[in-house]
Amino acid sequence: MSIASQATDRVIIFDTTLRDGEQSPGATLNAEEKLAIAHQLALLGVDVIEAGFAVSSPGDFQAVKTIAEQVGKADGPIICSLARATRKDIQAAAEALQPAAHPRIHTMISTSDIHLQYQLKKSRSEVLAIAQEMVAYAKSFVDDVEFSPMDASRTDPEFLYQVLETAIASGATTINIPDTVGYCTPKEIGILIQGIRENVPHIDSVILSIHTQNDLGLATANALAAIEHGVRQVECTINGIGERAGNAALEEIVMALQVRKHYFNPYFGRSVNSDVPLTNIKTQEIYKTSSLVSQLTGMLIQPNKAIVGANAFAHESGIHQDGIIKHRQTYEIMEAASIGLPENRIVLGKHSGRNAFRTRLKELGFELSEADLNKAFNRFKEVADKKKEISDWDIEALVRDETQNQVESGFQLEHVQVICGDCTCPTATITVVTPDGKILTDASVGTGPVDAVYQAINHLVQIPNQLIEFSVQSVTGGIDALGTVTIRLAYQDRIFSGQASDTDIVVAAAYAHLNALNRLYRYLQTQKIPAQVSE
Ligand SMILES: CC(=O)SCCNC(=O)CCNC(=O)[C@H](O)C(C)(C)COP(=O)(O)OP(=O)(O)OC[C@H]1O[C@@H](n2cnc3c(N)ncnc32)[C@H](O)[C@@H]1OP(=O)(O)O
Ligand SMILES: CC(C)C(=O)C(=O)O
Ligand SMILES: [Mg+2]
Repeated sequence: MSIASQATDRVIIFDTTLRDGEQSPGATLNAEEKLAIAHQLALLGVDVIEAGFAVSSPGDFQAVKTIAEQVGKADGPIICSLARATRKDIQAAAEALQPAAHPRIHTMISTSDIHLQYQLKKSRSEVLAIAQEMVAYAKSFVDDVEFSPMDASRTDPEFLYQVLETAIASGATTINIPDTVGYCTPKEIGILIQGIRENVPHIDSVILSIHTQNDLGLATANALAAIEHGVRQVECTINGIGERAGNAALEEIVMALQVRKHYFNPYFGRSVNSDVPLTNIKTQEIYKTSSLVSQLTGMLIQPNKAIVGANAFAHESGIHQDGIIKHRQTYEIMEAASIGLPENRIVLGKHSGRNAFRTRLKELGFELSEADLNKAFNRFKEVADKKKEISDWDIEALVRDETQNQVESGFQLEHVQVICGDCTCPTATITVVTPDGKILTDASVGTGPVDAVYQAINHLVQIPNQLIEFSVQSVTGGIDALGTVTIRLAYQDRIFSGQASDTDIVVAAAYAHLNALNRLYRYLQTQKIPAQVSE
């Protein structure tokens, strides 16, 4: 059964974290990281995973193929690849998607005059012919074909209707309307969708989809407005990452549909009070997915980010706290538990044992192997010696450090020591173990302690790189808080990120730098470029 005939009584969640999300400057993911995110997206319950743009690089082709093989099972989500409206792109998408039980080719071509004139240098009639031919070509490989008229919101409506009619006649099963440059307001999106529904023959035989960008901060509002006007698929990303200012955030769309279901129900022909969810998303997996994506892309989440920001469920002011204590709903429209953040029932500290630690991890959604659990527990005890109370945020940072942040092969940090002060030249002494087991030590001076650490590690590891971003985020409040350091390094035209947490931010910086360098080291290995190690 095609998806068009399945699901118009709910919203199909099309996740494009691994395609548009990965277009966020600096958020490049390798195939292994993409696979880890795809597995988590499947657990989250997304209907479609846009796994990449197969033709764009051999690495992305492989990532789409591996996700198709390992996540695109019969009972799993649809796996999709983007393709320009060219034979080469469509062939690459079809080949990479071959192992998927439910493959989808998403082909697109610009339709606005500004894109036609300056980018494609083609006439309207040429674009119309290309759309017709390429949708039919995609259809020769798979049943499920999505078509996007790029820059739809700035396209002459009459021409847009014509292109969409042609795409449907050629076999498209989903028609996606992109507000490519994030230009529309919610009211305009409503008018655009209504116009399409009223003027495109057979539009009701396909799934109508919306793709919003966040240039004016309106991506979520625009997507919700489109839903009110009959759209039944939303394209979105975890944490709203994506090209420029990003895309509509999955967690915002899903929680808006969940928390305000009584408002949205009538748009789905349901009775106002129906409690049947409007998406298939397991909302309790949202927080974990958000953390994983932030971790692997190196894109930090702003504390006041809706749904998943550190402050989203925090109450600071007395009047609010008083209200919450008396009756939670005075200042909360949803519970932290609904996105997978449990209430803090057991206080963990230096006297806690493995059982309490394991139980808390389970509640936070982490299932660790015995070996990973032991590593994380040892780190927990070290931190508990320095910090009075360990919060869920601390535990999560530690576990991510011990499991997701560690790049298996590469250099290991053995020792870091820093001397600094107002009358001293900041000096770092670093010891690392090389991939082939040599123990190397070096000392360097820098403009500050972090710079000294950076110089000393670079001197030992000898991999050319440029530090383009260094940021520190406090995991919780207080003087004894864990700090998470994010580092981004550039090597030629590629960017590699690393993250680490510690109560000492200089130590966290050393680990984060080495984690980023290890990603770069592995990349050099795949390119067969030798890394020189100082003797
Ligand atoms: C709105 C969006 O998010 S669209 C998706 C954007 N994502 C990306 O671009 C990421 C991946 N992209 C890439 O890796 C590369 O751009 C590639 C592999 C796709 C193409 O690389 P190149 O062949 O070197 O082309 P380049 O990127 O310089 O220019 C794009 C070309 O595609 C053409 N093009 C753009 N969109 C389309 C389309 N939908 N259908 C057909 N051709 C298109 C452009 O006109 C240009 O052609 P030209 O070189 O004849 O002028
Ligand atoms: C490829 C399309 C859907 C896109 O990302 C956009 O137009 O923003
Ligand atoms: Mg986009």
